[in-house]
Parts: sequence; structure tokens; C-alpha cells
Amino acid sequence: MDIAVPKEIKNHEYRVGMTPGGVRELVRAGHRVRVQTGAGDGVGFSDEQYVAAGAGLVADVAELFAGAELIVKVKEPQPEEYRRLKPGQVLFTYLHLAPDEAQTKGLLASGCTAIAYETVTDAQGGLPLLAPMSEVAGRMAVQAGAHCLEKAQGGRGVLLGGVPGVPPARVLVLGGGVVGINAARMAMGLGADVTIFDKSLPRLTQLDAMYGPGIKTQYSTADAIEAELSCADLVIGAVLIPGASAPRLVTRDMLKKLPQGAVLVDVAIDQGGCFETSRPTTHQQPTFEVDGIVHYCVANMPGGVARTATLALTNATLPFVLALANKGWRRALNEDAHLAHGLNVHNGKIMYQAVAEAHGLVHTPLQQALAKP
Ligand SMILES: NC(=O)C1=CN([C@@H]2O[C@H](COP(=O)(O)OP(=O)(O)OC[C@H]3O[C@@H](n4cnc5c(N)ncnc54)[C@H](O)[C@@H]3O)[C@@H](O)[C@H]2O)C=CC1
Ligand SMILES: CC(=O)C(=O)O
Ligand SMILES: [Mg+2]
Repeated sequence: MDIAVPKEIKNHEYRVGMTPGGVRELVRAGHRVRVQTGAGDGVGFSDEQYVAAGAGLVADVAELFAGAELIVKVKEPQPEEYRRLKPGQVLFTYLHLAPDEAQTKGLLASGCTAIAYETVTDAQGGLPLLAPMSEVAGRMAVQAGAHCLEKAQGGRGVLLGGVPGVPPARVLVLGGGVVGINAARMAMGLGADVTIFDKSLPRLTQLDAMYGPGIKTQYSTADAIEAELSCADLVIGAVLIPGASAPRLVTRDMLKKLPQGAVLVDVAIDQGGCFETSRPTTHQQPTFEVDGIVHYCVANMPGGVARTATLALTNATLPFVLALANKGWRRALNEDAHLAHGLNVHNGKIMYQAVAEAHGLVHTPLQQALAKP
């Protein structure tokens, strides 16, 4: 199969969809891999390393896309990328379609087959291709939050761990999944006072068993969240309903409860965000202020630690890329129901229910795409 790895073009996005090590595995399996010149520059993978692994280099992105059967990326395609896609091509990357009407329409119009990393599932009920980036973003959320709490960043001038004689910061983590656990671990490690909210009682029980009295758990309701806001320094948004728009847990009105200079880090921004006042930001300009509250809403947080993130992501994606390349997308999805959950768009149709619901569009059952044409 002809596989293409473009250079990412989103703002300050340096990750790359495949490492030279991954290229070598695919070439050994008999595939042709073409990598855009300079694609790995930002994470320390040179063109020479890709060539040594067996890749061809292509400088012209139009040529790269035109000849590809499978395109492996990191971030959702930007307008100039989805305009290049065509029927018969498979795109394998993060998509986050629920809050992104323009991209959804662009992918539908292209006629391509788009498989989203973030909705591929595993036998344990997890999201194995979202998890590595959620680990990264959860850990970064505390670093970012600690920085934003500094006075010069607009924060209230609070040190997460406090010092002897001065209590630590209060950190609320909304959502106790992969982002939430990693954020909580980092915040606890720095000595903060951490409360984690979730709607899932089994999840809260698990967190309680894992961390004991070092962490407080709360069942997530509007009342419970509102009650905690008045003494919160940092609130991390980490909820997810797979494929769907994030539930809005903190309204603009609720911001009044927070102390001035408190910080909201909305990791869930890529699914639309869980604070009413959130809007996506970039690494270049990561924060803005609403009613005296600092908002950090970077939609590609792991891009900031692109080398760690590329290695973590490609460890998880490589087996699926190999399956798609070796078997072709239809057989690979037919033989792996978890990979099949990644199918979001095929041949001008939405194949993922939560995405169709988010846009008020028709949902086409997966089986229709998986049946032989
Ligand atoms: N901004 C960025 O760069 C990145 C964003 N993300 C995003 O972070 C979000 C969280 O991802 P994961 O932790 O991997 O998901 P996850 O599925 O592991 O965890 C989500 C948790 O939210 C809980 N939840 C759902 N509704 C809730 C509610 N109303 N109140 C409290 N908890 C609720 C679920 O029970 C679950 O435990 C996703 O939107 C993901 O796309 C992930 C990586 C990078
Ligand atoms: C998950 C995601 O959106 C990211 O890693 O950028
Ligand atoms: Mg994102």
C-alpha cells in the first residue's frame, strides 16, 4: 500500500504521524512509505533517518496527497488538507468532529474514508489511541495551570504546593478518566489539595482505592461543582463522552463564584470544552481572561512536548497502521470491532452516531460501510 506522512501544519504543531522506526516496520511488510520533507524536523527525526528507514521523501504536499492510499497524520486536517482528500483514500488521525462543522463538511465532501484515533476502543472500555495524548495533556494541564496562576500571567499569585505555614492551592479536576488521573497525580505530587469529580461511581471508587486519603472524590453534579468553586485556585476540565460535544459543567454565571485570578484549564476543548466561556486557543496565545478568570484552552496541548508526545502516540498507533496497510481498511475493520469504532466518515456519510447527532445529520450504520461494495 502507498502510505503518506505529511508535515503537520496546525499552529505550533511539531508532532509527526510516524517515526523512522514505524516506517521501517511498514517497509519491511512490503509497503511504500512517502514522508513529506522536514516532517520530523521539530521532534529530532531527520529526513536522512526516514530515508535510512526506507521512506521516500516528497517536498510537494500536493504530490504527496495525490499518490496516497493511506494518509497517517496527528491533528485533524486543516482546510487546505481536507480539500486535497478524495474518494478511495483513507485518513487516519485525530478528527474531533463533534465541535467542528467546517471539517465535518469538508470530509463529507471529499468522499474519503476517515478513521479517528479518538474513537477507536479497546476490550477494557478504554480509548487506546486517545489515552497516550490524554496522559500527556493531563500532566501538562498542571504545569500550564501552575504557570497561569503566577501574577504576571494574570493569575492570583498562588503556589500549588504552598509552603510551611501557608496552605496549598485547591485544585478541582472535572472528569476522572485518563486526563483527570494524570492531572490529579501531578497536582498531588506538587502538594496541592485535589478534588476529582466524575459521574461514574465505579471510577470514583477506583480513584479512592488508588490514592486513599491523598485525594477527595465527589460525584459530579452542578450543585457539587458550584459548591467547590468559591475556594478553587485551579479547575481542570477533563470530561469526555466519546465522540460527542463535551458537557458544559461551568456556566458563565458560575464564574462569579471563583476567586479573581483563578485559572481554568479546559483540556476537553477539543470536544468543544466543558466551560461555557471556553474557546480554542493556540500555543502561541494560550490564554484569555473572562470576568477576571484566566482560561487556558489549547486544543493540541501535546504538541507543546512534541517529542515525548510523538513517541507515545506512534507506539499506540503503529499496530493499527500496520493492520490497515496489510489488510486494507475494510478487512481490518471487519476483523477488529474496536478499530471499526474509529470510522467517522465514509464516502460522504457520517458513520459515528455522536458526530451525526452533534451536527443534526443522518447517521449511517457502520455495517453499511463494512459490507463488501
Ligand atoms: N486539549 C488537548 O490537547 C487534549 C485534549 N484531550 C481531551 O481530554 C478529554 C478527556 O479525555 P480522557 O481523559 O482521555 O477521557 P476518558 O474517557 O478517559 O475520561 C473522561 C471521564 O469524564 C467522565 N465524565 C463524563 N461526563 C462527566 C460529567 N458530566 N462530570 C464529570 N465527569 C464526567 C467520564 O466518566 C470519564 O471518567 C477529551 O475531550 C480528550 O479529547 C486529550 C488529549 C489532548
Ligand atoms: C488528542 C488531541 O487532540 C491531541 O493530542 O492534540
Ligand atoms: Mg486536541
